[in-house]
Amino acid sequence: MKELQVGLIGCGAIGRDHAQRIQNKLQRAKIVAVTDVIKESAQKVAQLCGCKVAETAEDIIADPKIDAVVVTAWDPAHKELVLECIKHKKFVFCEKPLATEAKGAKEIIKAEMEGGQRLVQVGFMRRYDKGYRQMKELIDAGEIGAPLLVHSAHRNVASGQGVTEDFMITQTCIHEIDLTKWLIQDDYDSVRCIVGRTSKEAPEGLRDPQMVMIRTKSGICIDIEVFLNARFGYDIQCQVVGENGTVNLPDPSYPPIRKEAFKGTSLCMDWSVRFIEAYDVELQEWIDNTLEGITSGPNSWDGYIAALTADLLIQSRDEGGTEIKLNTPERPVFYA
Ligand SMILES: NC(=O)C1=CN([C@@H]2O[C@H](COP(=O)(O)OP(=O)(O)OC[C@H]3O[C@@H](n4cnc5c(N)ncnc54)[C@H](O)[C@@H]3O)[C@@H](O)[C@H]2O)C=CC1
Ligand SMILES: O=C1[C@H](O)[C@H](O)[C@@H](O)[C@H](O)[C@H]1O
Repeated sequence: MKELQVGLIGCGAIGRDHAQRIQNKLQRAKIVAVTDVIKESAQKVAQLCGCKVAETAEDIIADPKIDAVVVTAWDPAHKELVLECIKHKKFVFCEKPLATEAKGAKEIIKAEMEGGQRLVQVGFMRRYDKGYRQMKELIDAGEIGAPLLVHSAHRNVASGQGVTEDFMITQTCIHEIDLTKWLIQDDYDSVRCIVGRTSKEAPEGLRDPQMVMIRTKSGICIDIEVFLNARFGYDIQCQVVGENGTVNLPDPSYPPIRKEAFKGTSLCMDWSVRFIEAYDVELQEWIDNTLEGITSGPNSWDGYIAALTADLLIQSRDEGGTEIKLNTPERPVFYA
């Protein structure tokens, strides 16, 4: 059975996780080379995976012995790396976001369509999460009637230094921007982003939380709380309100404990734990499809629409929270 020879670019937090996941857990693929602009990071992951360190990303992408590429570099590097993969006709799994702005994603779409073959999968892994899939099944089956409202919260424990207000939308909220469209199967019509009182836990100069509101073409109203310094846990919430009822994203389950007059459960504190199965499912599907020479799952068009939505949310926030129409272009047949 052929084994997919994978090169990985970006050996930070998720690059290390994905490299080990592919090497030690998933089937029919192996990591043969890794690289990072910080050589020590690449060396650490190469040691963990028993593979070589490539000098540059180009060395990985141009290597004829490498079938496919995983991009886990930081957001601003995604566009150029994906374009290079398309130039070399290499299948590529690019962690979200596809690009930090819509114009970058459009360049990718242009290159992919000119090349005549879909090569890109975007790492919107919430679509592979069991809880979200259970929600979608119930909604699609009409269990709660027509969706009317969606309430979401994306809460991190701490943002760390260097995170910007734009990153809160393009890197963090981008999950809900992609996921919600997929969950309720409706396109976006207009967007708003407002900021109110900032938590004292936020770093100086970062207005946190931010509040996103999106109205869909059929009038469904979506609100998304993006709160990077929630402190109490890594807390992802989603509730869809329909005409006949509601459905919630199940919380991860931990055993309830009772001690010293206390009863309760612990909370998840980290994204890598909260969605560990979803990462496995999305990457195994990517491996299987790539071995067949096909792509499925979130593609460059999904990455573009998410980036376009994020651009307009940032514009709305910077204009004081105005409602901005999102004239979503028709999805090309190439990306059907
Ligand atoms: N799907 C998900 O739930 C998650 C996705 N991510 C995404 O994964 C990417 C990486 O995130 P983290 O691992 O948290 O960041 P990180 O900062 O820990 O790692 C990024 C690594 O990429 C390297 N790098 C940056 N530019 C590069 C280039 N041009 N060539 C080679 N290496 C380069 C950096 O030196 C760093 O080691 C981001 O795009 C982020 O949005 C991150 C966490 C979770
Ligand atoms: O993709 C991710 C993670 O899934 C976290 O939820 C976010 O908070 C983080 O910013 C982002 O990189």
